[in-house]
Amino acid sequence: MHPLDAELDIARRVARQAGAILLEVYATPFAVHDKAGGMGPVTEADERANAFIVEALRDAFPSDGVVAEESDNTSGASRFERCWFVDPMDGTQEFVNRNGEFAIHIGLAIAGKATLGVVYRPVGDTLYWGVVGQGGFVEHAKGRRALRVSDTAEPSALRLVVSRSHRSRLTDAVVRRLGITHEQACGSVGLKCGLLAEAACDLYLHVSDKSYRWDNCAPEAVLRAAGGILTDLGGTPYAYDGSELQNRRGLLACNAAAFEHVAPVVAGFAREAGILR
Ligand SMILES: Nc1ncnc2c1ncn2[C@@H]1O[C@H](COP(=O)(O)O)[C@@H](OP(=O)(O)O)[C@H]1O
Ligand SMILES: [Mg+2]
Repeated sequence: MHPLDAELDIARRVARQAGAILLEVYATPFAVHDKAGGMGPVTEADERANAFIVEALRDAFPSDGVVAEESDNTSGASRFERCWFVDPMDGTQEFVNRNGEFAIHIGLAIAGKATLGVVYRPVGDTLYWGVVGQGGFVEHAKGRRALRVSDTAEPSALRLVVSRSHRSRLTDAVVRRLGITHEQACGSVGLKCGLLAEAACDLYLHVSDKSYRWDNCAPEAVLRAAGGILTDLGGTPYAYDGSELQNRRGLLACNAAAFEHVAPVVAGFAREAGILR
């Protein structure tokens, strides 16, 4: 028994059940609405899965904080030693585009650090999970495999994964400077970090200031459990202590072997672009 086994079991079960809710809506001609403040699209699926996950976590862990994308998320995560960060559907644009690249994120931060993560892709039934310091797994219908990031250190050999729907010039500049030739697109922060955690890709950049801690808490825990690193574009880790929810300085996810070569290059371009001050 590990100390967080109960949390992991419940988070995995809840993620699968929420996945069934997303698929139920996916099979209908669902409506899409734009959220206020340029926060992107939302559907009935995001809202139903959000309500289900939040209620299940509150029932199971009444003394923990819960911050979720489609809830009132000004609710003061800073008051809790343990706080769950929930994205009921990461990659809503991909759900709308019907390409299957969306995921449920359930992350647990303890003392402000991403500690446990579950990322579930309902289409294809792929579940990533991990606890920092205890390792992680990816589970398909065919079985499960331990997660371990790649050990590629040579920058030009890195396989980059980027958003399918949001492109940036900073990414182009980094690709040119490092001499990267392999690039693929995928929806969802969690699925991109999953690809790194299973060594199918090595580097991920997210350049906007429009992601939030529910986008990266579970992905960061899965990636760190697999030996990888997730920081802002300046190479500094984000705190999940409720002091701030918006990821104003973008995201950099990388295997550990290349991080020291890549991080200064990314930080230099991010500084030039005014993303870091
Ligand atoms: N340029 C941008 N503008 C708005 N939202 C962005 C963005 N880049 C990324 N995001 C957010 O980051 C998440 C992952 O995006 P992507 O799949 O393109 O990598 C999405 O979360 P949600 O789908 O949960 O809203 C999306 O809202
Ligand atoms: Mg999201």
